[in-house]
Amino acid sequence: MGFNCGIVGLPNVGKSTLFNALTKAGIAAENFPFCTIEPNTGVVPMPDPRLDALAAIVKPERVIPTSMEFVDIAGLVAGASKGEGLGNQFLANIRETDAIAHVVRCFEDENVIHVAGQVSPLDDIAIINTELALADLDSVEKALLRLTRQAKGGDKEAIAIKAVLEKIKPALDEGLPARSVGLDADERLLIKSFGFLTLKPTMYIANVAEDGFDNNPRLDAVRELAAGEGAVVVPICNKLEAEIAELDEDDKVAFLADLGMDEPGLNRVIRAGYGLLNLHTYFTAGVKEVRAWTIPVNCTAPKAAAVIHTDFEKGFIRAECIAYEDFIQYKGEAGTKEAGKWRLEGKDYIVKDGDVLHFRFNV
Ligand SMILES: Nc1ncnc2c1ncn2[C@@H]1O[C@H](COP(=O)(O)OP(=O)(O)OP(=O)(O)O)[C@@H](O)[C@H]1O
Ligand SMILES: [Mg+2]
Repeated sequence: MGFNCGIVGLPNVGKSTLFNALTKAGIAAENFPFCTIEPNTGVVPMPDPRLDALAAIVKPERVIPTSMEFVDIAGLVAGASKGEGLGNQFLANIRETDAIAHVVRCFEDENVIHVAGQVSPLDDIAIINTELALADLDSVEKALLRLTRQAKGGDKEAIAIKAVLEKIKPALDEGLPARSVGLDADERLLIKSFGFLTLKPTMYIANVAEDGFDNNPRLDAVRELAAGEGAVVVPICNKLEAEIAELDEDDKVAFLADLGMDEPGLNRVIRAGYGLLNLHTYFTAGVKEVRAWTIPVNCTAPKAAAVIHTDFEKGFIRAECIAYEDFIQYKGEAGTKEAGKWRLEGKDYIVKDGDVLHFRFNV
């Protein structure tokens, strides 16, 4: 299903360190601005303890998690929208992502160069948001020239699109994201093909020092700004996460326990990315495999089936459905049936997070 989340931010704030930890890909993360040139894409498994609980009951041959893609993008500098730094290339890379994880440096370390010479999260965020807004403004202005002509000729669609662009333009003019305008679903659909950067769902990753989770005014500042935008903040120490990711499983458990953590902080990043995209999970649980599948929230059973195979959607008859909690409580399908918790659902059924499904279909 390829949903992806682009990792964006100023140079040298810890984007590749986060990406490496996420993918353990071991690509270059050095104390050197512009270390990343080509975007790197990594498929990251979704941590979901429910899979293990299902597997403990079903005892399948294999267990397959669902995944999300993260893209490590080169650092952005002021002026990128005018071609500074790796400007245009960088912006094109972001345009291709579904959501943005904006990494903000909230750690002090004189050995790590900051492009502006000092660590100031709000200034950093403003630089990035301004560049993204300017890039969108550029697209809006170009499109408006064309649409104005077409609108004069009475083209209904052009008139409708033009109206939406004119609605977001004043915000962009002020360096504010288009998502601050509050477009409705129809308006968003009309301008979807532009791939506006500042319409993408965005979260802030506050990259803190190991001891920077509490009493950190920089983190507080990011939280306050994000609250105003209705955006999620994930505080994390990317450097520590990269170290944790290098450990083998046994050492990892011990090391996390030492730190008083029950899972890597990365899991919060992955889950937040998933949430940002409005995705959730259903399961299939057979003796061959127990598997998690990603679907958009509010997805019907046939659409959910299509994620496995388009034939499942085309030939959809019914979905056999067990809620996750019931599956666990009654220890599998047989127990659930006895308890009267096993259901048959039709084509209008909206699949819920955690549903254990088996599709009946014919082709
Ligand atoms: N939480 C942290 N505390 C201390 N140092 C960190 C932290 N996170 C990252 N670093 C260090 O910051 C430096 C830059 O990290 P990284 O290469 O990940 O940045 P980047 O954002 O990918 O830069 P570029 O835009 O140049 O690709 C590295 O030396 C890394 O170890
Ligand atoms: Mg990098």
